[in-house]
Amino acid sequence: MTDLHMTSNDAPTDSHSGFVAIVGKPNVGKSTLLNAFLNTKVAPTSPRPQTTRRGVRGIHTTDTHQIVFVDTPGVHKPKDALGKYMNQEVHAALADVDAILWVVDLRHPPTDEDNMVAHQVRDLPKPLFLIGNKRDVAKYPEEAMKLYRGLLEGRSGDTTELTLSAQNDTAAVATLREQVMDTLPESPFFYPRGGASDQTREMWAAEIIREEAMKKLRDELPYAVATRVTSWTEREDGLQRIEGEVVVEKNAHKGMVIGSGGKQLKEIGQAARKQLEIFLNRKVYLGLEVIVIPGWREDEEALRELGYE
Ligand SMILES: Nc1nc2c(ncn2[C@@H]2O[C@H](COP(=O)(O)OP(=O)(O)OP(=O)(O)O)[C@@H](O)[C@H]2O)c(=O)[nH]1
Repeated sequence: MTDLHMTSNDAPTDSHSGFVAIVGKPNVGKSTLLNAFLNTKVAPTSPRPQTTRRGVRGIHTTDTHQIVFVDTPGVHKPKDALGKYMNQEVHAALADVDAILWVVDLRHPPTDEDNMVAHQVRDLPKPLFLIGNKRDVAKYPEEAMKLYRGLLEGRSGDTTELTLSAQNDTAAVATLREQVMDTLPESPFFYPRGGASDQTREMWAAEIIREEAMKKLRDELPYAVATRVTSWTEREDGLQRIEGEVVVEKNAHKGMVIGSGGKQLKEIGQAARKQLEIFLNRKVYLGLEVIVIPGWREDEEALRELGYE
């Protein structure tokens, strides 16, 4: 089933492609840097199945390279067992990317939170970029950088250092992006380039909703969920209104998808909406309903209706 919504891979044979995380404590300029990296609007085409591992925040594609910027949970000081668990999650997420960009604020010396991030990234054997941001307003950028560098002492992997202003320094951001691309492994693109796709936008959106549903329901209902988009309207104020259905096989499954008080369906909807907004580059309203089509997986007509031809 996962293959049904795959689009052809249109990357050149010698392409390089990979996942990159931007980490750092709050307010250092991670989002500003990400926005500065992304000069391309991503057309609504379907991701390849591998990309379900986590939220994609944006993609930069050239003729030969593709950087997929991904979300990682925030790093913070563990106050309790939950905090500790969250930091383990960060560690697992970072272990799964191809390169890490650690952003620090050059206006200030490192804090405990920076130390936490350093601790998370120091021993990972993958390309690391230490990015001193807000150089335009830093009084002692070199001194600050020295202190941040010190937090990585003893690291054995590749570290690239640079200082810049994510907000104003277009040339430095472009150079950094080139450097990041140079570290990516040889691999086909994870997302098709541009708009080349044989999918309709409804099929594409349905697949994103299905991926988010599968992530949330992984342990409960593997493979018994299909999705379809029933309405797609662009409002005059720019809002994209999408209505969709999550299809299950049995009445008993309906409640499992909806969750207590509708919580689970709401979470699926929110996660899918975020992805849709990134790709469509506009605000999205997503309405989801759960419906039952008994035994849809065995029913050819139902399969056709759900787009599995
Ligand atoms: N002067 C200056 N300000 C910057 C620069 N980069 C980011 N900022 C500002 O720093 C503030 C925080 O930037 P964000 O990009 O939201 O930081 P963030 O790390 O994504 O923050 P969280 O989402 O809280 O983790 C914003 O007010 C930005 O405008 C820079 O290069 N120079």
